[in-house]
Amino acid sequence: MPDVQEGMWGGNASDQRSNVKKFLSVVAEMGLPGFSIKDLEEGSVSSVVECLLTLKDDVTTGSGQNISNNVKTPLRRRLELRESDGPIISVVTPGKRSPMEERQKGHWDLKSQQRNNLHSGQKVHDAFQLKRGPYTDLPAAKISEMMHPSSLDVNSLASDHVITFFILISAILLINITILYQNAPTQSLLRIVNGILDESIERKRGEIPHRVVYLLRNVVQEIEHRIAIQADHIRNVEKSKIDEKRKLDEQDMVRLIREKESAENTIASLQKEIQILSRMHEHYRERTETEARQMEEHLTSRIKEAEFLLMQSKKKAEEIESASQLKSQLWSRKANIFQSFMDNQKMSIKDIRLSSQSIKQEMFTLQMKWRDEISNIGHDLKGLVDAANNYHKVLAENQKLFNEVQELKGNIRVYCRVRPFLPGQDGKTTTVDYIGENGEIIITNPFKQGKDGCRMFKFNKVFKTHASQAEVFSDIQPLIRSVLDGFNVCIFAYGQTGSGKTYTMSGPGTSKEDWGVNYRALNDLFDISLSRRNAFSYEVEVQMVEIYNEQVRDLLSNNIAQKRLGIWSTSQPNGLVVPDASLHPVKSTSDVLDLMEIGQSNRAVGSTALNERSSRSHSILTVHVRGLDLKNGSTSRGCLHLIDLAGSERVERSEAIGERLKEAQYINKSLSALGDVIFALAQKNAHVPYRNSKLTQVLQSSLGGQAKTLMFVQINPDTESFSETMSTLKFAERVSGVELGAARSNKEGKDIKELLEQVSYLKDTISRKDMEIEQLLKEESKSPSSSTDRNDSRQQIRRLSGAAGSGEAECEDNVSDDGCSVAGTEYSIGGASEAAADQMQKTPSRIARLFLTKNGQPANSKPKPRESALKPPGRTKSTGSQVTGGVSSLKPPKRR
Ligand SMILES: Nc1ncnc2c1ncn2[C@@H]1O[C@H](COP(=O)(O)OP(=O)(O)OP(=O)(O)O)[C@@H](O)[C@H]1O
Repeated sequence: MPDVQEGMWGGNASDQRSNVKKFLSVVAEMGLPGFSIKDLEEGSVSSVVECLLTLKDDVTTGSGQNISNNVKTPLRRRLELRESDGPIISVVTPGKRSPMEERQKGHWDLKSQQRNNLHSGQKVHDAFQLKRGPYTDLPAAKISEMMHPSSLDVNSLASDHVITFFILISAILLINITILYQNAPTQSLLRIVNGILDESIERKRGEIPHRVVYLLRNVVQEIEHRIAIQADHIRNVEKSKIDEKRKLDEQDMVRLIREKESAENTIASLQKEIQILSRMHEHYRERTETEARQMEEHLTSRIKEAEFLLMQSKKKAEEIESASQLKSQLWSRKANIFQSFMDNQKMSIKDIRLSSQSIKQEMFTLQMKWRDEISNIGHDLKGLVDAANNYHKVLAENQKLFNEVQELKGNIRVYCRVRPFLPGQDGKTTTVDYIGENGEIIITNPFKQGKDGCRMFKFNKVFKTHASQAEVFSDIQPLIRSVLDGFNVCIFAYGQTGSGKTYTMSGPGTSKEDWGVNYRALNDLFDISLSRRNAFSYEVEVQMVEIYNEQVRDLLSNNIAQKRLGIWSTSQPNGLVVPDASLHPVKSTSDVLDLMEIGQSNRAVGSTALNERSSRSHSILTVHVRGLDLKNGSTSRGCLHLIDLAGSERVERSEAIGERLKEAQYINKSLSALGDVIFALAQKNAHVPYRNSKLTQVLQSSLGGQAKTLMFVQINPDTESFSETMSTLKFAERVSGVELGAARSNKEGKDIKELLEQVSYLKDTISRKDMEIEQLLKEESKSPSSSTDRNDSRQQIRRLSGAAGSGEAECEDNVSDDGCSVAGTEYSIGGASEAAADQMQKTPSRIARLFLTKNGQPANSKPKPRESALKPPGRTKSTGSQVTGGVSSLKPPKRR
């Protein structure tokens, strides 16, 4: 309580503290009981009061005034006590008494003389004597009563200083008491002090210096003032403490209520958990008991089983033991027999050794003979290889020349392309059994086993599934170029829905690798015209129409819905079959790309069960090229038709109904009209039914005229499409047999005679080359040979040359191991490479097996006469696929 102490000491606390210290030292010098400053600060007044009373007694007796001899001061009493305990002298030597003791002694002597004098102040003295004990326990009222001025004998006060001091000490004591008992009546206490002061002043009137009185009054006033402040302060502090305590109590109450609630909740949840846990425990216990019971039963049964097995195994062991004994007896018997057998064998081995020596001798002589023979065969083989090399060269040229002859004859070229399985169709089986290098393709019927299950077709070229767009185009590139030379060229794609017609003609995307025939052809036209710009000037114009439900529509017109276009039965002088269709001049490939994009977007498409985006119309892109020879001023006019036909599938397979059914019917009608036209052309009929459909009308100049025509026959390898594939290939086979007549260039000033001369020249060359091959074969047959291999090689060459020469090689019905046959089908392997022939020899594929008899010999080992090859190229009946074999000269003739 530093503030309380500050209040207690008031003013300059250190001065006051030093005064008290001085007082205490004086008291100590006087040999009186003192007190500590701490006692004052802590409010422990008992020691202070005792000190003061002792001092008062001492002073009173010392002054000798009105002191009764009977009154015993504490000092006196103490001395008396000492005396009663024994004479002081016995404790302290008389000569050696300290000044203090001397003084005390003097005091005691004096006191003893006055011992019996009674004084009026005895009352107060006794009162204090009685109450000297625990003052702290006294109530403030009692103290005040005791210290009332009426009950105090102020006459006994000896000196002014002592009185002053006593008053001061009393004041301090009172303050302390007041602080200690905060409810003490402060005013009455002060009145006590003031009373004491007044009385002292009255009695000592004129003796107490006025300034002391003044000082004392000030001190008392100051104390009064401070006590009042202190009391207020204490009251406030107490009040705030009480408020604070109340608040804290309230908070504690709220907190305790909350804690109680949460504890109750926790108890409730814990009770729930305990219930759940006890239920779980119960359940677990029950389950464990059941499991234990089951386990026990199981183990009991297993023990029984084990016991049973043990019994059985014991029995078996016994049986085995007896059996092994029997066997060992048997084995010992056998060992004896074997020993005798071994002896016999040794004897016979000796004989064999003798005979093997003689055989070795014979073998050696035979080996010598064979070595001679093999060296002879080597020589023969070398000759054969040379002959075969020459033969293949001749065959390649033969093929080339044959193509030229075909071109001159005007046969429609047929290229077959097999679509790969699309993503997600990996597990499907294919109908395509074999694709040859020279245009052969064998289709297997998935529903028929044996020889009737295979069918072979032969076209100008068959592209395998992985053939790229560029690869496909490279084969038709020369055809495109001839457009710039004034020829009419027609390329069309035929096949069932989803077989890849649009893929081949337009391509799957706009990137350069994806470009189909259309883009590549036009790109090529521009490239060539650019390279010829010094000699020729070309103008290229494009038309794009579609035939939808037997109506011709312009795909490049702004308003295709309204305009229905007519077809001119005979081509216009400018080569336009559909003159009303818009004609767009183009200068670069990008112009063409833009136009085609418009055309493709205008094309009628729909989804069928077979293709999500099926072309429901025939699209015809026509490129008109006009060339001007800058040297001689002659002009040429070429026309390129690029046709993407609509799908040729059966109506029921495409599950078409409503509008789709109508479209499919129109498509099928126009395609069958195309078939009729082709059939009539192949038969060289006088009447060709061009007018049966719009498609045939548009294609009239390309099919019947002197155009170069190429058909892409597209097939889907899926077994589900087998019947469509077969009908498509049969149609293509008929198309390949059609001769359109020699293509003619639309050039002014050129004579057909020149071309006919070329044909007769080529025929001569073919005859000459055939004779050369014949000669080679004769030479080869004369060469000596004894081994079977040589025979086989010769027969193979004969067979190859026979097939190539005759252009046909029939497969015997009963030849192949798996019964595969192409009965009634003519086919050719003309132009087969040496590698292919080797391959066929090593691992006979189905096509190779077609040429082998049952005993592995070639089916057609005898060379066929070459008449067919020497025959002037004429019409081939469409009883089978077109023969592409032929013999050519080593030096290809120039066409013009
Ligand atoms: N050679 C190929 N390589 C990869 N995918 C091909 C090939 N040919 C066709 N396809 C794919 O097969 C699907 C069908 O092809 P496309 O649309 O060209 O057939 P279509 O014969 O034009 O059909 P439609 O007659 O219905 O128009 C397409 O997804 C196409 O990308």
